[in-house]
Amino acid sequence: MASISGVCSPSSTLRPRRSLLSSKSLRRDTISLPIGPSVRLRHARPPQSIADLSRSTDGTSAAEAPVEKKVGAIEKDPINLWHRYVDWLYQHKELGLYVDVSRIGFTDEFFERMEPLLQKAFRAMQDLEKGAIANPDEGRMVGHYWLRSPKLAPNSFLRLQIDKTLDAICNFADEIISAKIKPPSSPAGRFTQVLSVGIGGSALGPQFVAAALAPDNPPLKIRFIDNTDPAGIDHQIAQLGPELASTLVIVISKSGGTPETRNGLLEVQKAFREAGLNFSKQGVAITQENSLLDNTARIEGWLARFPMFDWVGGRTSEMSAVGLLPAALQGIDINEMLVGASLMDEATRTTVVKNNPAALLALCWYWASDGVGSKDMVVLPYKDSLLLFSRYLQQLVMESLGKEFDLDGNRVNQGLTVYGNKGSTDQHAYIQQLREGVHNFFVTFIEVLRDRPPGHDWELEPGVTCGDYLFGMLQGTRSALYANNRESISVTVQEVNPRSVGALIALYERAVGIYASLVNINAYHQPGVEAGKKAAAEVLALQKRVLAVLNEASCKEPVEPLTIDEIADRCHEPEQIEMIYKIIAHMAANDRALIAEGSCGSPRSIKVFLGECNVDELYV
Ligand SMILES: O=P(O)(O)OC[C@H]1O[C@H](O)[C@H](O)[C@@H](O)[C@@H]1O
Repeated sequence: MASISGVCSPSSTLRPRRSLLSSKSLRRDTISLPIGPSVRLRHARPPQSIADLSRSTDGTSAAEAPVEKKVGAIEKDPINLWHRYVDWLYQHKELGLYVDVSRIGFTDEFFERMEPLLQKAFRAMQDLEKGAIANPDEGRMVGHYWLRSPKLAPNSFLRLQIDKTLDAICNFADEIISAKIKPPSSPAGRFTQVLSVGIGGSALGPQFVAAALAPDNPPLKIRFIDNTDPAGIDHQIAQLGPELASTLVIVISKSGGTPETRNGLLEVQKAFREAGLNFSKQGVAITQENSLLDNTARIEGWLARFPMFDWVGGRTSEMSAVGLLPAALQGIDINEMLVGASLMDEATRTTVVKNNPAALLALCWYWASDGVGSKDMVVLPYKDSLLLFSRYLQQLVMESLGKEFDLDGNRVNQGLTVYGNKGSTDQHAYIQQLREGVHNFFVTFIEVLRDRPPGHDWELEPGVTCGDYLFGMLQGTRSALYANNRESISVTVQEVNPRSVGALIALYERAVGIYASLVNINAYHQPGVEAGKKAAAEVLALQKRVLAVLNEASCKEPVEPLTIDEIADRCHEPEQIEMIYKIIAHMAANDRALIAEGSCGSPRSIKVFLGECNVDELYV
């Protein structure tokens, strides 16, 4: 039986070694770069209006300005570029992590102009880390940085909560892996699978980390239900087959009331009942204390419950129980993930912009997207195991930055679009457009220096390995894009391991926080998501009314088939007629005892009644 030692050690050992490199020695000599005279200064604040956007800083309007404003900023001389590369290269020696911003064409003037805004962002970040209400709309502290440095938590109660939870995660994972805790009726005599049920921030981190770090033969294999798609859920359960008996089901929801997650849980519980298994002996909840999920788990006597803290947002929860428990169960060294994140946190606290990799990223995002998200960020990891990084970043960046209003209540419609899969695979898909097509993006390359574990490499042609090809493809794409004025950032790590993954997560969490300050928005709420949820609930409420109306008409003697107009009328929802048609079409496609006569192609011709009426049925 695999032991957990080395995977997860007690929280008291979570003390990252001090960087060998002091912040002073991280400082590089400055080589000033010759930048073309035609360079224009960028806005040092996000433009508030289209008029503002269309005016360049020298007072000329967009119509007078050159269409391709950046051409002047793109340095093409190879020796100057090399100087720029050396001058701006950020290196974290202990983490073996580099950030290269040389292929983003920001100017010295822009840098100087951003400096005060960045200093303001650093101060905001310091306040946040000290426990300020950094999420004013929700009146919440923002404490994900404390998870990897509990000593920084603003009070001893929070510190204790973090330490206690980490210890509990380690002990539980240890007992599951070592089969001290067994499933009640599995021939395997131990848990072999994890089924994680959760969505958004309660899924994306664990999915990314599993893909990046799970060993080939983990102590427990993981699979995910992250949607309310019945076919997707059936597929996951079918894939488990008889192993359902040895599956640990972890239900993750900060709020404990997310409908998709609740549905996933109900579907899994049904599968357990049908297999004659006792769900409560195999169920684990990760949620806020006293949430609906927490109460359900407590009342039903589930195997274990772990807390989600009010001051940790879903999209920054990877280093909480949300990410750490699934990781530990797969034999991933969660202590190393925390150390990597903590080291990166330390590095990104410096107020020297050039030495702060998160500030450099935020600066580049601002430059490349004009501080208004005018260009998309394409994230291209050249490593299969990092495939899900862009999907993870999509939520972290877009849910944090995509906001209608700034902190002063001005309508700004901010954001930064993120997409990407992996290189070199994408080279055979959409890189064509990046190189030559619409110029609406900048790229972030994620480079991993170590191709494969030592001792496994071989030359598939004289002097060249398979990994050399991957390297060549990355460098070639970077050069080819740059030659066509397409800007890029490169983030390099030595290898994909728990420490570097922890560091990457921390790097982007901080970059998002800093960028949010630069553009003056609240990065820690998501008011827009509520609108979709509310509308979805209204659709389901309308469906119940439609059913009630149909039931009444179908109970008549003779049955009274109704047109869509009549149903809308009787629901007192004439304006919802299109939605009512969609509800009918969806139910008809799913054998819901509903008979629709007429042609689906001409909605007005349809007449609907229920195959069975139920005089006692209450749909509303
Ligand atoms: O963890 P939960 O409360 O179930 O929330 C899951 C997700 O739901 C929402 O839609 C939020 O926008 C996300 O930020 C969150 O991660």
